[in-house]
Order: sequence, then structure tokens, then C-alpha cells
Amino acid sequence: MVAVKYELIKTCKQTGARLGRVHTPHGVIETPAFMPVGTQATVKTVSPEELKTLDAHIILSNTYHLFVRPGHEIVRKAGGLHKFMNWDRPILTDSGGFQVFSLSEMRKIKEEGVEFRNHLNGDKMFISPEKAMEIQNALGSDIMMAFDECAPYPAEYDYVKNSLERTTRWAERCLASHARPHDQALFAIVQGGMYEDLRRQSADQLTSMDFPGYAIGGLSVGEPKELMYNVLDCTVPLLPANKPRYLMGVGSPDALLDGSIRGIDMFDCVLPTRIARNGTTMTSQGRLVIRNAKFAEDFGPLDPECSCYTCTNYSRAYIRHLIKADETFGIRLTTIHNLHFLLELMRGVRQAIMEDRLMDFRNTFFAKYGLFEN
Ligand SMILES: Nc1nc2c(CCc3ccccc3)c3nc[nH]c3cc2c(=O)[nH]1
Ligand SMILES: [Zn+2]
Repeated sequence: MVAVKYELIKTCKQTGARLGRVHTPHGVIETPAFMPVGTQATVKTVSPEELKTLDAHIILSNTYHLFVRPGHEIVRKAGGLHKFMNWDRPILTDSGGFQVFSLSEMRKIKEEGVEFRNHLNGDKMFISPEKAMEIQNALGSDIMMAFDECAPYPAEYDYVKNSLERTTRWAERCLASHARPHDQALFAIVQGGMYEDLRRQSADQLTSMDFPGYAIGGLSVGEPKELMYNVLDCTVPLLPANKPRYLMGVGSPDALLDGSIRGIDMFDCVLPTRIARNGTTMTSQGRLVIRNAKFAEDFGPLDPECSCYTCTNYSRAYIRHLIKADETFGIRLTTIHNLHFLLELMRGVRQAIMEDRLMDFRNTFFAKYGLFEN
């Protein structure tokens, strides 16, 4: 049996969105899906039981972070990441290249791999495609990402072309050093920057190697949203319809909707957990910054339309007090709400695809969501 199998349930008649299921050794992921990020083997401040209550089907973690701390050998000795963090549902791990570039100083890219300094203690370290596979194998993630280079934005055409060709060679090396193809699926990552012909070159080279799933990388790196959508419009059709498509690093509510409409199945984003830590919440009327003085005596729920643990049991005034007092419980409450908000949004997307009304669902959401901003 292969590690990951995609089941296409139906395609929305109004849009290019698909309803599907990704079957993995640790369970099924209903798609389109939002995947919470747990970079250091925890979705910050939230327990696995709470994640199950929120009905998160899969969580993400990071090769780079677990390599530099505590070290992948410790996780391997613990019996793998599922055991280590007490999460028995699917786990996807990123391959580390992106994090090296966003976190560590003095990194050097070579054909062999990437040399960098451990961002915690300055030690010189090295990750190659083979090393990235060894680490993810030790972690035991259900879905591993190929070792790639996410080209910076903006970047020269020639740089992006050389970079995507190296990423393709690295993907071949990942495939060649894949120890457990029956338990762990290896997804390739399409690069090519914002150049349509380079996206096509990257997609054609990688789809010819027949991976069980494909990610679209090199986006959500500071480019304007419409540029991201242009890249999606030219890249998604090049990917096989019978495999999952994962848009890396994308998770704002509007992008989840417009990415789903363009046929993306899996999304990740640190946004819901990251903004929660400074008290910013996503509500049906848009972003609400709970620190704002106007909520000091507001004893209503964060979001009157939300049924999550936070909105059922606590008031804006109380959450504002906790965040102002830097109380961890306040961050737990905003994180639980934000995760519920995005997971609930994707449940709505899946229901709308089932009923062929995703464009209506999107337009209704957009009409309300911007209210708080202006
Ligand atoms: N390997 C890789 N990762 C990316 C991430 C991290 C996603 C991630 C996965 C798992 C855990 C955390 C983050 C990106 N985030 C924003 N844009 C991104 C682009 C890429 C990319 O091109 N390649
Ligand atoms: Zn809520």
C-alpha cells in the first residue's frame, strides 16, 4: 500500500475547487484543509486533545527546528514525532531549506546542500537532500517535503532558473534516498518564482518523476496577492488532478478561499497562532485587536457568530485583560479561537463545494470580513 492516496470526491461546478480526502497511515485529511503549524513539536499553547476538539486532521512541524533542537536522533529514540508529542493523526514536515533561509545567518547554497549557522548557538551546520530525508525519516512524518530552495522575491530570471533546476536535482536525490516509501509520502515542491515559463519547467520536471503529492512553493514571500494568484492560475493546471496540491505558507482567510477556488487542497500558515500571541483575532467581521481600549468593558463574546470554547465561555473584556496582563491563558484563548475560525472556514468551504456554491460562499464571506478593517 502506498503511504498517501488522494481520493477526489467531486469538483465544484461553480469553480475549480475540489472536495477530496488524503488517506495517510495516521488517518484521513478532508480537503480543502487548513493545517495548523506546530514548528517545535507543539501547536503553541494548544494540547493535542484541544486540537482534536477543534477537529484538526493534520498538523505541520519543521525539520530545521527539530534538527537544531532537540536533534532528530532524540525524536527517533522517543519513537518518532507522533509518540514524542502524543499526536496520533497525520503529521507533515517541511524539509528545512525554507527555514534555513528565514532563520539562520551566514548560509551558503552549494550543489551538495546548504551550509548555515545554527540560529541558537552559532554552530556551523549542513543540510543536504539526503540529510533532510534522514531527519524526516527519524521524525516519522506521514508527509515529507522534498529539500528545495525557495527563491527570494523579487529575483532575477536567471537566478530563479538555476535555482529551480537545482531544486529538481535535489528532488531526484530525495527520491533516491527515500527509505520508507510505504509509510512516508514524499511531496515535491514546484518552484520557478513569478515566471510562468519557469513554473512550467519546474512542474513538468517534477511531475515526470511521479510523486504522491505536489506543493507549490516560492509564494507567500512578500509578493502582491494578485501575483500569487497569477502563478497559481498557470501552475495548478500543470499538476495531476489525482494528487493533492499543497500551497505552502498560505493561510489568510481570503487566500484560503481564493486558493481553494483555484484547486488547492492543502494550506498551512503560522498566522492564526502567531497573531494570537499579540491578541489579534480573526472574526466573521474581520480582524479584531483585543488590546483596543474600546473592548475594556465589552462583556460580549469575541465573535458573536462563533461557537468555539473561547467565544462560549469568556468575554472580550476578560480576554483583553489577560492579554494586557501578559497572561498565557489569554494567548491560549485567542489561539483556540483563531484555529477554530480557520478550521470552521474550511468546513464551510467543503460544504459549499459539495453544494456547488463556493463562489457565493466566498462573496458572502468577503462582504462581511472586511467590516472591521475600515
Ligand atoms: N520548503 C518550502 N517551505 C516553504 C514555506 C514553509 C511552509 C511550512 C511548512 C511546514 C511548517 C511551517 C511552514 C513557506 N512559507 C511561506 N512561503 C513558503 C514557501 C516555501 C517553499 O517554497 N518551500
Ligand atoms: Zn471563537
